[in-house]
Amino acid sequence: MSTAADQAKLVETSKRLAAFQAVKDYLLPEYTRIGIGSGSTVVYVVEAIAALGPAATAKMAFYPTGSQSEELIEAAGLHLQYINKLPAAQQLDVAFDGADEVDDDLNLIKGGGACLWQEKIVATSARQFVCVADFRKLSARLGTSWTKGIPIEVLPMAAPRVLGELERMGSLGPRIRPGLPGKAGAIVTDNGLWIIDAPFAPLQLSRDSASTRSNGTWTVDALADSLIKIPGVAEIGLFYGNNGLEVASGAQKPVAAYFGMADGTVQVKTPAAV
Ligand SMILES: O=C(CO)[C@H](O)[C@H](O)COP(=O)(O)O
Repeated sequence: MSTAADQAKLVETSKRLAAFQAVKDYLLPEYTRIGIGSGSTVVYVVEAIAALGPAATAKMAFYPTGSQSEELIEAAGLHLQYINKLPAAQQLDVAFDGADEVDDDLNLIKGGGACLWQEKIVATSARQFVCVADFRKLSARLGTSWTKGIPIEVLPMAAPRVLGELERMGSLGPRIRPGLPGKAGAIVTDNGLWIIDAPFAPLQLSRDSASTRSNGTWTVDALADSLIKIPGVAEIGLFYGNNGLEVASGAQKPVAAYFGMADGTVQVKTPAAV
């Protein structure tokens, strides 16, 4: 009989498998600039990189997406650098990050850890953005298994008006994310902003429908394009692509998504294969 502890162990093993495989496939020895995302799966990405040893990583600089990954990089003895020091003409060679849900077209929900704005900047600063996750994150359509809502980073003074607009758009009970247990008030991001979690009915892929919204159901692209235009919204936790950059450098969508599976294998999804 499988206990909750067994399940938790399986999830951790799956995350680790995905992370080690992604690093093996995408961290080439000649790379010098690497983005490191946030969350519990990325911990294993850093473990895999550190396991390569100082000789392999000596010339590499690591760019975090927030305070958590900054600490991870430093604790692993890797060279920390900041994205605001990256000249506009340069790109990261690769960036690794987790996701809360991944759909059939490699659109992502991110921001479960409240780092989505910096995560999007780092991912789109990379020639190759690689997603690492466990089997629970694999979904045909966003909003199927991750039902807490799409994380949206907002200016605190605009939060009530953003909530109203989200309801008008059909969000089912959007709410301001509370702080950690024992802490009163809203969670505050690394940018001093708040997060609203906005649940929507599972989102269609653009190829599902000619219409951007039918029967109250949005396509990922149409919803994302509308959310980002709400005054007071700083950034949204949909990583998507409708701009022709889906598989190119600077895209929000990953070039590959690695999933550690419950059977001990790693499933790799790439744009060509979806
Ligand atoms: O977007 C994120 C943080 O803002 C994380 O990448 C996402 O929440 C996945 O986290 P985990 O690897 O812990 O499941």
